[in-house]
Amino acid sequence: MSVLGREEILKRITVGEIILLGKLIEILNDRDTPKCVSEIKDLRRKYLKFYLDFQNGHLSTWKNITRNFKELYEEQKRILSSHLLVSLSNSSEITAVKCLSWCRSSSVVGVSMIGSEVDFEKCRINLIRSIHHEWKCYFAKNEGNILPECWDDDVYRGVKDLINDLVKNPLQSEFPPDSIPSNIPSPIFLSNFEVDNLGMGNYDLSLGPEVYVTSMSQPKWFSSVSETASIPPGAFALLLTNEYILLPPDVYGLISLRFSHKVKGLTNVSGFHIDPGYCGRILFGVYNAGSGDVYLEYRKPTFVITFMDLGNSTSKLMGIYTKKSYDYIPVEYIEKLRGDPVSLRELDKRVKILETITYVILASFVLAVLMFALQQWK
Ligand SMILES: Nc1ccn([C@H]2C[C@H](O)[C@@H](COP(=O)(O)OP(=O)(O)OP(=O)(O)O)O2)c(=O)n1
Repeated sequence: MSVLGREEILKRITVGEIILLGKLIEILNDRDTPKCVSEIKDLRRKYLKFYLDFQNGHLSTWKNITRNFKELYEEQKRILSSHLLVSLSNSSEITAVKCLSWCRSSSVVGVSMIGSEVDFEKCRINLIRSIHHEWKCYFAKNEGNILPECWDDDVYRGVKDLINDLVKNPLQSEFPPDSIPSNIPSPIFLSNFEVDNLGMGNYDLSLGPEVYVTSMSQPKWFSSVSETASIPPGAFALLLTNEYILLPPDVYGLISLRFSHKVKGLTNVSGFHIDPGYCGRILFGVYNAGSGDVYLEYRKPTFVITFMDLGNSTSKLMGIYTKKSYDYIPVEYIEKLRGDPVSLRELDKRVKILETITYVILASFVLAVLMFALQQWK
């Protein structure tokens, strides 16, 4: 098991983006939408070229790599958003209308963004979910009847097929065979990806659209980027990531809070790992053990994830996680947690008040006894 470095993470994210574009092309082709498809195919070709250059070491510096990736990602945003937005103003543009209605048909909850960004990220989340759905069906179908010697072929076929169909085949049809790497890593899917949030061996995840602090009666939904939520001392809070994540079977995630929040007294009490195959937002339970309010800002890097490459064959026995995942904060968690904060500081204050009351009563009692004794003596 080894930690994925930033280059390896970005390569896997790139493979993920290529797969997402391939899926979109498949869906739009089904719907007979050639104009939209030709632009997206063109973009995919640029992503494939970027992947080859990156993998073959032709992009010399990290700055160069990230600049190239950012340009592609921005272009992707622009192309998809413009197709989606055109449909709003031009109803005769059947391509965009279909594209938009498909993207909007989802039940993605908790996306609190504006205009084109909503459609762009919704579209990506939908695609990520459809891939996850395929994997789940694949693994469910194969569960229980896989021979140990077939792990590699069977358990991984769902992912391998995806890589072969949507990455290797387009690479082979567009680029010289000797430039194509023999081993393409499995993809990491992340919505709202920001290349600047990549660390040397981790990725900073941002605060999502919904926050629940135990002192509140209802969860808070952010509506604009600069909004904050405060967690008072002694309060417990549930926080969601802005990113929607899907991990492949050979990648395991370790999650934590960023040090800049920990140092204020915020502690992560909700568990520390993301299973291969997990698909959703990540839900954090945190406790403010510090002495002051901790402020968290919507869509600002708040958490951190480290990706572990499971790599070897024994780890492949793990399969993928197929149980619950989070789109929003579950109501039952809110009901269980609601209540007043109990902080050490608050308790200290209350003990001090009790001490003062006790001293006053004691002093009054001693004074009364003294006065009584004085009267008797007279
Ligand atoms: N802070 C966390 C910890 C975990 N998870 C997600 C990712 C994990 O892959 C999944 C399951 O984690 P656990 O196995 O620790 O959780 P449970 O044991 O409660 O769930 P299950 O019974 O589904 O395994 O939940 C999350 O969103 N936020």
